[in-house]
Amino acid sequence: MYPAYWVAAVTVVAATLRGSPMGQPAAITAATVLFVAGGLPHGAYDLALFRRAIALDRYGITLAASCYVAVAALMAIMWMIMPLAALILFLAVAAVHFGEDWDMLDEPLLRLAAGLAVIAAPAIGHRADVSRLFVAMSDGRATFVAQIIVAAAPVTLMVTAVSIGIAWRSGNRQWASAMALCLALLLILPPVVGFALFFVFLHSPRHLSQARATLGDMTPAQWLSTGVLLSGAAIIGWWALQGLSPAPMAWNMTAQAFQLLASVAMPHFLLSHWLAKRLHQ
Ligand SMILES: CC1=C(/C=C/C(C)=C/C=C/C(C)=C/C=O)C(C)(C)CCC1
Ligand SMILES: [Fe+2]
Repeated sequence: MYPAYWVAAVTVVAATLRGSPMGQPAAITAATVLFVAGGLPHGAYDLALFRRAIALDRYGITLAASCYVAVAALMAIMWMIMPLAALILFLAVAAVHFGEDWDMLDEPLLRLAAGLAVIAAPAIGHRADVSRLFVAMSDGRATFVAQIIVAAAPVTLMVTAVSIGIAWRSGNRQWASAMALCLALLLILPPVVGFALFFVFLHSPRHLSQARATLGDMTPAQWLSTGVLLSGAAIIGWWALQGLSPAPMAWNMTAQAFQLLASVAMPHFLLSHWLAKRLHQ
């Protein structure tokens, strides 16, 4: 499992040891492009999965797709008119959603801590960078959000160390060791690089392999075009909404990429949460 993750992790560790400037703008831009191109498509199959879960007619699927787009658009508008609330909502949803990767943990609080650890590790390892990104996505009050996460980080990470032990002993050794290394790298590497590694090589592949298994009757061409077209539509939709905004945001590519991700993450979270619950019934 996760062979690409190990290759990617070894590559960034080797690059760091060789003294490659991973915190430079070029590396951050590359990591941003990577997490958008490699991470965004994992939500592209949500509606196809939904259609599979409850047999929908044409009308039903149009309605579901409209709701999906509406929730994402509401979140995008929220970034424009109440960015602090949007940031807090985004981080809370992300912690729950990343916690769902830990399905071997029975205790919801342990899953939540493990999801939060992905945010807490870069926040405590690179306080200034994370704070600056939060402010770029929101406003000056976001430094306070970063401070709260830093304060919660030690407990979050210690609890997650215990969860890694539980995962290991329950036979999920690949996941336990992959996450142990990933959290260490999230602490050490520049935040966007560490996040890209987690998001593209650990979180997304879990969704993608589950989706591929469920949607086995899609041809490779259908599968690829769904991923490319819907991800592209999300990026274009984001740009279009930006253009309509009365007060356009300052241009910070990484901050905008996270805001786009957050916008599509809302319906993605609601749908995948619902699907996972249905599956475990
Ligand atoms: C903004 C930001 C961070 C948080 C990113 C999050 C929370 C992403 C969530 C994505 C989701 C929920 C995708 C769904 O599939 C980090 C990593 C602390 C690094 C600094 C900047
Ligand atoms: Fe996801």
